[in-house]
Amino acid sequence: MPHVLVVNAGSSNVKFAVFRAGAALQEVARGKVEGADSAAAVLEQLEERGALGDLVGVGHRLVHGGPRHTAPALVTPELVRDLEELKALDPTHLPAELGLIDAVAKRWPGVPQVACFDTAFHRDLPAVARTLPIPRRYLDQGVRRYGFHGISYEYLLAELVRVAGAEVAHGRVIFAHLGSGSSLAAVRNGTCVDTTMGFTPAGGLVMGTRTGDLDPGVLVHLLRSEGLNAERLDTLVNRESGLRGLSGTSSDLRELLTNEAADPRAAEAVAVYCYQVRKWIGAMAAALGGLDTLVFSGGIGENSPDVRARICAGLSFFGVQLATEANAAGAPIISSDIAPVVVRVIPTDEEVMIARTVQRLSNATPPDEGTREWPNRSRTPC
Ligand SMILES: Nc1ncnc2c1ncn2[C@@H]1O[C@H](COP(=O)(O)OP(=O)(O)O)[C@@H](O)[C@H]1O
Ligand SMILES: CC(=O)OP(=O)(O)O
Ligand SMILES: [Mg+2]
Repeated sequence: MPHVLVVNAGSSNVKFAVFRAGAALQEVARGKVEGADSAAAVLEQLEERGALGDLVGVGHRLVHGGPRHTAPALVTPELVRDLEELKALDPTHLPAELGLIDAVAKRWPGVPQVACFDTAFHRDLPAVARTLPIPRRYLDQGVRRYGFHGISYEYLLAELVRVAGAEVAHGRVIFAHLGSGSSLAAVRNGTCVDTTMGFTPAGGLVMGTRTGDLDPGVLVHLLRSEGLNAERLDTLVNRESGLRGLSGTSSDLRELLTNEAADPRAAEAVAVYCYQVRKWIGAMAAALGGLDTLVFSGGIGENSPDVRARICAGLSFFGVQLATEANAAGAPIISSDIAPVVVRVIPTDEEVMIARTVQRLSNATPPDEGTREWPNRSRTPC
């Protein structure tokens, strides 16, 4: 049976999933491991157990596509070379993701791999949202807002169409992907008009270990006062800050919620997180000229009624009013019946979105049952 494997290397773990290819993708296996090396080992185990069936395609999440890669693409040696050059833009994700592409190419040579870019969803950001106010020569070099979590947003938009209809999905929508990395996307007529992350996934909201937006003067101050080099600064803003830096104990929001009664620093970290999400929802609503639908997703957005309530608490002035019981139950709609803004919880699924893309790009449903050959094999797979 033809199967598609999906590998999603995030900042805090690697998720993988196996689907039986076909008109309706059927999930066969799914899991999560810490680190890219463990992921390679798990994939081998899956094959040994026969769980990969006849592997006809592998899809990868690539967080950054840079200025040139604005649509999913078959992985070729040229693409890999290009992405190698982008590594410095996202040291938190890209090196591990490219390592996994290489591991798959070595383990299953000839099986096509597809790269799906988080940045692609944001490719049509208006110039005012995309442009960073630095000298023009840097804009020409591709220094701009890219935006991330796009695979998740694409899935959520498709889900919103499915559960609420195209009219709702094409209204003024804010998607809140709140996980280890957190961001918001402001979407109107199915197109992203602004998003909180910027040139790299370190921007925007405060996150598990990342600062989010920070006065650039802070970085200048640290460079001067502590003589930090680029490597050290990168570790500081990407791995030691955010909830971890504020609490001094953990980047895991659930753990901080458990500890907040006893630990004022944990309480402050949670308060800063909720405040920032609320503040940025206001900014995204302004970018949209109002708000019809707010969608919570990601590990935090899907699972924490408490955090959703704290975020929404200050937003009644523009029509966000939660229904306490529906929110506590994590119902699909958690807003009150009379509130102008409909607030929803939609579980995201980056893996299924990637598998769909693999099928679409490669017609992974083989024309003849039993053949591994795909129709569009003219380009050399990696
Ligand atoms: N029940 C919960 N309550 C609060 N936070 C939760 C809950 N479940 C998961 N989380 C938080 O979700 C975050 C991880 O989100 P997730 O989307 O799985 O991350 P990743 O970006 O690694 O995919 C962690 O901060 C975790 O504590
Ligand atoms: C883009 C990003 O931050 O991804 P993750 O949340 O998986 O770390
Ligand atoms: Mg994630």
